[in-house]
Amino acid sequence: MTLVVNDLSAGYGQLTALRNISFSVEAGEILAIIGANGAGKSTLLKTIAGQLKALTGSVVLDGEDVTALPASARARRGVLMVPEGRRLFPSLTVKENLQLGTSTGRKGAWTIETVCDLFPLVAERLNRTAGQMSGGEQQATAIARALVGNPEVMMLDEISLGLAPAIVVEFYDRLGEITKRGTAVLLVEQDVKRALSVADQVHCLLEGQTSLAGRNLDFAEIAAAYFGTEHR
Ligand SMILES: Nc1ncnc2c1ncn2[C@@H]1O[C@H](COP(=O)(O)OP(=O)(O)OP(=O)(O)O)[C@@H](O)[C@H]1O
Repeated sequence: MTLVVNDLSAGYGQLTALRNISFSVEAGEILAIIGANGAGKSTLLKTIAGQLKALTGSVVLDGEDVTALPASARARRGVLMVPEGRRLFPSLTVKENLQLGTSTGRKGAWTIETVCDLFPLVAERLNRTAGQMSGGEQQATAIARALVGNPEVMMLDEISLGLAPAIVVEFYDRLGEITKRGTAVLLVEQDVKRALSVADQVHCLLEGQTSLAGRNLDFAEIAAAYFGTEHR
């Protein structure tokens, strides 16, 4: 599997929030997308997922140009997002939320049973109403809901936000289990050091544009790209 993003731009009304972004990711890789508030990270994920229309450029999955496809058709091809704020159905149980995740119709390693092995937090609460759970339990459920769709590309938008550090460490520990089955992960994370600890490649955004991208970058370089300052 290869995901190629080529010259992608997107925005909201008059505002172009993302300009001319290009990268490619292979199966099992983690790409960290880094940038300050408002840099365009969520906009990039939403455009890849098909929730926002591309103004220029393309999203190509395994040689197929999916740019014109709606989000539902991209999900059936394995492009799945864990959105910021989780967006679970609060009045449904955890199990019902997971069942909705299987609606991609994609078969693979991940089932309700295997995601429960990965996240004991979820396993113990299958019959709880999602809205009654803690932030960490909800986030685990949101990740599990994407996983049961057996993604080729899983996009995680700030999964650490507002969670206890111990829970965040647990999520990051699980990423290896996910990528080793071939899923590529696009990771938006405010904690740059944490993102770098797992990333194979990094893409820094500054005001909607690429300020730095590549592999094996050093932290000082990335910090400069993040803040838009000169790197010496
Ligand atoms: N629904 C929207 N309508 C109008 N403008 C929006 C909308 N969502 C985001 N924007 C604007 O687009 C730009 C990029 O926002 P985006 O949410 O992609 O940034 P981000 O890097 O994900 O930041 P954050 O860390 O704050 O989520 C910002 O200027 C933001 O104000």
